[in-house]
Amino acid sequence: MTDKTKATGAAEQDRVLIFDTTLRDGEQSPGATMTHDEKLEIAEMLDEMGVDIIEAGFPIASEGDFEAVSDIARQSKNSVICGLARANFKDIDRCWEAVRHARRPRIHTFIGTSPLHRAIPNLDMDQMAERIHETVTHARNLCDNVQWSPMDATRTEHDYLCRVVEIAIKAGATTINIPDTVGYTAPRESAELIRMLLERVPGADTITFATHCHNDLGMATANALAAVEAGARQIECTINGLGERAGNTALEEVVMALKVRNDIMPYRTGIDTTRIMGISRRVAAVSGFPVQYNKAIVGKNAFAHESGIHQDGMLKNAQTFEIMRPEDIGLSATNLVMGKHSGRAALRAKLRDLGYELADNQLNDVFVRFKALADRKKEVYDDDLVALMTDTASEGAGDHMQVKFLRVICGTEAPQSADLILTMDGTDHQVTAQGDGPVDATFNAIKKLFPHHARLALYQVHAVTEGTDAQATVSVRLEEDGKIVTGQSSDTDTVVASAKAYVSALNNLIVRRAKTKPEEDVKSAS
Ligand SMILES: CC(=O)SCCNC(=O)CCNC(=O)[C@H](O)C(C)(C)COP(=O)(O)OP(=O)(O)OC[C@H]1O[C@@H](n2cnc3c(N)ncnc32)[C@H](O)[C@@H]1OP(=O)(O)O
Ligand SMILES: CC(C)C(=O)C(=O)O
Ligand SMILES: [Mg+2]
Repeated sequence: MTDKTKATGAAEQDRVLIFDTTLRDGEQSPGATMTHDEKLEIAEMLDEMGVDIIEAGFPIASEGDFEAVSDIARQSKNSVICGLARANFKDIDRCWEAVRHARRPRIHTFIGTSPLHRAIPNLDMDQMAERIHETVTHARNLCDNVQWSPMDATRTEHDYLCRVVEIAIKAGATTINIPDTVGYTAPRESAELIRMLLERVPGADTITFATHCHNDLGMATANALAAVEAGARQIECTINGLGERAGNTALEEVVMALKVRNDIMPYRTGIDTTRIMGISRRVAAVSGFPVQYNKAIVGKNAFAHESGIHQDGMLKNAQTFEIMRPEDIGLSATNLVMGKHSGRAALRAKLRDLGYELADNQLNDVFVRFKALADRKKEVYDDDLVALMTDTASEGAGDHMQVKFLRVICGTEAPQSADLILTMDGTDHQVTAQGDGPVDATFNAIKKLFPHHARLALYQVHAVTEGTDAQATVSVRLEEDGKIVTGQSSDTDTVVASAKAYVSALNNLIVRRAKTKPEEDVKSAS
């Protein structure tokens, strides 16, 4: 065993563990809050795609986070389920309470070790070392899988970093994560830091080193890969690079880099890369953070070729301008053009390519919606179908309200007005309302029929495809008593999509109220 490979403590020295923190660090992006059900759904997708460790949340942060981590732990099949905890017994106990339901639980505890971060809890070097010893020991007494992180490791004095890492290992940490908390390091330095720890810290060969990078200078992927080359065997990352400020290392980037350049980076992950596109789309939808067009691997343009020389090359040999196959990340392998003349067989094949496996009755339902959309649009693109599937998933059979009719008068003359019919528990209710713009008028109409105090925390529109007949996908997020619910809908009419998204969020709010106040009449609580 070489010095370089000692760090994994694993039987297979070329295996790199993928630790996904979309649900913890990713969710820390301002505005990226996900609902309980969305977190469970994303966790299931992560588990199924072969993520080794899922950081499901920060259990002490809120009741909602605690419940999400507990439920993800309960539903987990293969992945290790991890929760975050500060360096105190209360956080660690709460974390254990949540993760202990998992088949394979992990406690992740951390404290800032750089001079700037040591000043926050006002601990000197010795006091902090003692705190690390006590808290890691406590965590290890609860759980045999403990990860410890010296936050802001890349700005911590090397001698002190070696000292505290050694303490954490002696106290029983099984993974030592080296975070570049503020995205400050560069690839060579990232590698040297791991190499330095491997060489200097007694016991370093008995644990796994992890790398956790942020993208403030656009180097998160490069820094993570450099750390792996130096001996780290766990990469911490998020889907679409979601995360604090400029984000975290993107899972799809490191995984595909290791796959495509295995000749110079001979390391393996356990990820089924064909699931990348599906989860990328879903995380973008539930977080409300669309993926930029030119994003590596999962951007809309990542496999698009418009210029003549590129198109010519692609037609002669795709490898001229593509270093990976679209199918490898789960992009459509078939070239079926979908439109009003397409049938069920083509729709089923197309949806299968997009990651949706449908039973016959589901296919029939989606087919009706697809035809309705195709009547309004010349061509139905992959993204239109994904939007359609997202709509179908967000509409429940037991929904309290549905939009039946909407007509909006808008233009240069204010105020704008909306005529609306909502079907509420089977009965139609009609109302007219005015507002500052068509969407405001529509939302006011909905509010007249279903008065409530939930705060509109997010209203976001994006065009699914190009062209003036493009569908708009609208996301609405409502907040009531600290609980968050979302709604989403797509339509070629932006105002109709907005109305449906708002109503969908309200339907979810009613369900949420019923869960938290089972004894009350949830309608009169509005
Ligand atoms: C780099 C990272 O990603 S770290 C993770 C960051 N994520 C989050 O903060 C999201 C979740 N956080 C929260 O919900 C809240 O901050 C809570 C519930 C954890 C704490 O809330 P509050 O008790 O109100 O504390 P507040 O957020 O104002 O301040 C943080 C406190 O934690 C302390 N603290 C911060 N990190 C640590 C740590 N690793 N170990 C021990 N204490 C810590 C701070 O010193 C401060 O305590 P003080 O007020 O006694 O000085
Ligand atoms: C909690 C730690 C690992 C973190 O997210 C960071 O330092 O960026
Ligand atoms: Mg982080």
